[in-house]
Amino acid sequence: METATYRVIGTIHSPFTDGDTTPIQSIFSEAEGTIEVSPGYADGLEGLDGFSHIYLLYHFHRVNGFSLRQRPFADGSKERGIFAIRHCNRPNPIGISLVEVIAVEGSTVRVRGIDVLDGTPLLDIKPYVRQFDHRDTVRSGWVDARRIEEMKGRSFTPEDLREDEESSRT
Ligand SMILES: C[S@@+](CC[C@H](N)C(=O)[O-])C[C@H]1O[C@@H](n2cnc3c(N)ncnc32)[C@H](O)[C@@H]1O
Repeated sequence: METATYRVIGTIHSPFTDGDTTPIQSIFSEAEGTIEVSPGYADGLEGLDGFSHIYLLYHFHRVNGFSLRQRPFADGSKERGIFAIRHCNRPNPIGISLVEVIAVEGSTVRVRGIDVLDGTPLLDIKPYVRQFDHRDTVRSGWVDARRIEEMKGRSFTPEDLREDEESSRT
């Protein structure tokens, strides 16, 4: 099977050390984080201070395995295909977050709206470009049936999942 390897270009620091209490998406997070870009890649930050928002691409380093069907955190009513949701247990555990830039200071980028664990390995940074990335008319599958207020918290907890597993065994 074909594989690809990537360079880790830095580390994402956040206030979160427990996955169960980390925001499920950056849109629901006011938390600030710092992106420490490794010295060998810091020159690539030139010009980034002109952008209000950036995409962070990173490795979900604390996941164990994957499943092609998962219940999304934002709607635990039903399992859905992993490529139709944003769950971290994916064949390639790559995450993406759109965050606001507070400041670029040397090899450090301070951001707001972080939804990842402290110490997450950074794979890439890309600027959010309204002219490239914005679409006026979109469909968002199962998410369209959910109200934004309902999705701020997790719709189920790890404890709920354990209870479901136990009851399906009995
Ligand atoms: C649902 S994922 C979505 C993240 C990202 N915005 C995306 O769409 O790819 C967010 C959750 O992933 C988990 N998570 C965050 N950082 C992680 C890491 N480094 N390793 C494992 N799980 C992580 C936390 O439970 C967090 O609430």
